[in-house]
Amino acid sequence: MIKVGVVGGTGYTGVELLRLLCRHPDVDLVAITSRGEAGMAVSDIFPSLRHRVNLKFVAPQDAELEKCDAVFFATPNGIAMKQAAELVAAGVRVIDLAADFRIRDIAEWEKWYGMEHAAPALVAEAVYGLPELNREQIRSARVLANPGCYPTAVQLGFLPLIEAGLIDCGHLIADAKSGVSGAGRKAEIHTLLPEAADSFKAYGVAGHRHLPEIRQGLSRVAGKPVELTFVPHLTPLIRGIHATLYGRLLPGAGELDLQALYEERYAGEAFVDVMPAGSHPETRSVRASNICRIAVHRPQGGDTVVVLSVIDNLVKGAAGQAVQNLNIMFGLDEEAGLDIVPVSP
Ligand SMILES: NC(=O)C1=CN([C@@H]2O[C@H](COP(=O)(O)OP(=O)(O)OC[C@H]3O[C@@H](n4cnc5c(N)ncnc54)[C@H](OP(=O)(O)O)[C@@H]3O)[C@@H](O)[C@H]2O)C=CC1
Ligand SMILES: CC(=O)N[C@@H](CCC(=O)OP(=O)(O)O)C(=O)O
Repeated sequence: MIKVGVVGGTGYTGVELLRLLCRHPDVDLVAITSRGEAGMAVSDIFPSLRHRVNLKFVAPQDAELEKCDAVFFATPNGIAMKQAAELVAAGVRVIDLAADFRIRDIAEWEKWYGMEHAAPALVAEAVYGLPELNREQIRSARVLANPGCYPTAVQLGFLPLIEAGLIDCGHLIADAKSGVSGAGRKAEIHTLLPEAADSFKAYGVAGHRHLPEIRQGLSRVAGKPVELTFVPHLTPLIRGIHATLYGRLLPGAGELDLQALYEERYAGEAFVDVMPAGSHPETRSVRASNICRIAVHRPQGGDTVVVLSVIDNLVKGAAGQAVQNLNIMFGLDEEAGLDIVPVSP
């Protein structure tokens, strides 16, 4: 059994990790941290985990994380980077759900995240954990940068077109909507029910911190800098991301069968479902599951391609993808603990 610790077990992605890991056949949960709830039984705070997780929260400094085989950080940005080096030196493999190890250019990271990076050397060796792109490197990762939620939906949607060199990489557009759980469990005015319900708004149009992450990933695939307009929106959903992606086909590319391109690219991928031609995937169809559902369209047969990509931000956009990465890192069945039928309605 793989001994696993979770730092930040009271947050939305943390409790989602607990939901997935408590029924994982190869995982033994040994430490779950909280600063505020230390000493409390996990199932007293989260009755959904009664008879599944029989641990108490411990304070991060008392968690003996160095005794784990793997530690997930489900913490705000800037926490894992301070503790990862010590854990790695003790032979622990670190999976960070935050953004500390996602951006290779340290100056760029510091600009977007507004703090000094504490572990640049680990950024250089960290592996970006998008399995459908980086599976081989993930296997041996000591530090795993779990992708952001929007970047997962956007990159999976654009990948086949960019890998095949079919679209103009100078003018990509990602129009993405997220449920409110994307903002985390901490108290903030804009996530209060009366503020977020029955309303809909864009934010971060001038620049969102997921922009450099998406640009970095897609540029690597394209082999040249990619220009992207990324506009996130807050929707009155609890879970879910719906990304509508636009690209202009290059001359001659219109002859190709884009549906076949997508189906072939993701054939054999357990967690990417290319829907039948003409589909409109809905966030509900992936709720609580690790699946990304994608549909590719060419409206009126023109040269604009529209890709629809939906995920659950807390699962394929965070905790589920992190468990998928754990499975790959430890040579387990990639689907272990992740065989979940989406909840509907
Ligand atoms: N929500 C989402 O959809 C997604 C989130 N992410 C990323 O995952 C990370 C966690 O997000 P989310 O679960 O939403 O956040 P939450 O705000 O819901 O939870 C944060 C957790 O971190 C703990 N924590 C806060 N500060 C510290 C600290 N200094 N030391 C140790 N633990 C700390 C908190 O617990 P306590 O205060 O009890 O110690 C809490 O359990 C973030 O980096 C986020 O950006 C990534 C993809 C999607
Ligand atoms: C709705 C909402 O607020 N979403 C968050 C993004 C989700 C997130 O937690 O960001 P990471 O994936 O980088 O960790 C935001 O826009 O800041």
